[in-house]
Amino acid sequence: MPNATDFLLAVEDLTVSFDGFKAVDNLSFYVDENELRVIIGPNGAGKTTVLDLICGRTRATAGSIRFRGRELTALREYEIVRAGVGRKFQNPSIYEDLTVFENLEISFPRGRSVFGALAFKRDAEVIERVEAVAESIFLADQLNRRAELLSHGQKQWLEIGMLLIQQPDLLMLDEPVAGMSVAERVKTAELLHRICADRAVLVIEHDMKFVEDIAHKVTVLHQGKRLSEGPMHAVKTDPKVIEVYLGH
Ligand SMILES: Nc1ncnc2c1ncn2[C@@H]1O[C@H](COP(=O)(O)OP(=O)(O)OP(=O)(O)O)[C@@H](O)[C@H]1O
Repeated sequence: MPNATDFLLAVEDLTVSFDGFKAVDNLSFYVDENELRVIIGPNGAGKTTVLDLICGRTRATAGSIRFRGRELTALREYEIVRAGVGRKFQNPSIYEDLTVFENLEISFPRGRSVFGALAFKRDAEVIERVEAVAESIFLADQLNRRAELLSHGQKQWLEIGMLLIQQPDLLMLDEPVAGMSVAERVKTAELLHRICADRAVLVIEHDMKFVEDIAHKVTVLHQGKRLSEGPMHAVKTDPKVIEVYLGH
């Protein structure tokens, strides 16, 4: 077995059972720093459950999830966020009646108490970060627009921005391009390439063209187990993968 501390994320022998049904079954995989990993597989393979386990929404029955060497399975969801793991769900959870700026601003990590000149300095820091993130998510010219007026794709980008502003070391995205136009998909691929310069990204995706565009490596799940893993060109010619997934 590889040495877990050599990786940003080491998932080992992970199992979760729901009333005896193993949705994730003795699964191991390892993600490097700055890697863009895509998890693919048929409906019900356990992909979303893997992300739920990593972010602490679902508790593992057995196995370990180490992030920078730290065990996550015992932590609560907010502790996992603070440890540097950000997660975007399939449906955007933005504040529709706030502007793009305000949505990004309220996502800025709080915590330190600030007074007087320090508060002023902090405001400048927040504005600078909001503007930088807005630029990267293609919304620099939409900062004062109410979020409800954005297109579906722009809402997805805004939610990615709300995670980026917290500067996670691992960003997890569940079907980020579902419902997007072709042009929006191209821009999202560009965005993901850019953001993995500073962090690792773990994506669940069904759109194989998009997977080819973004993945450094692909992990194929089937019945909660790892069926295949490697670069997309190798995975897509793997007879086991064609049989259970790509051939359908
Ligand atoms: N909380 C739960 N209780 C019981 N069963 C669950 C629970 N969460 C997931 N499952 C089951 O675990 C299996 C894996 O589900 P999961 O959503 O992880 O699959 P998936 O690969 O993400 O599928 P899809 O591509 O359709 O989103 C499914 O059979 C699902 O019904």
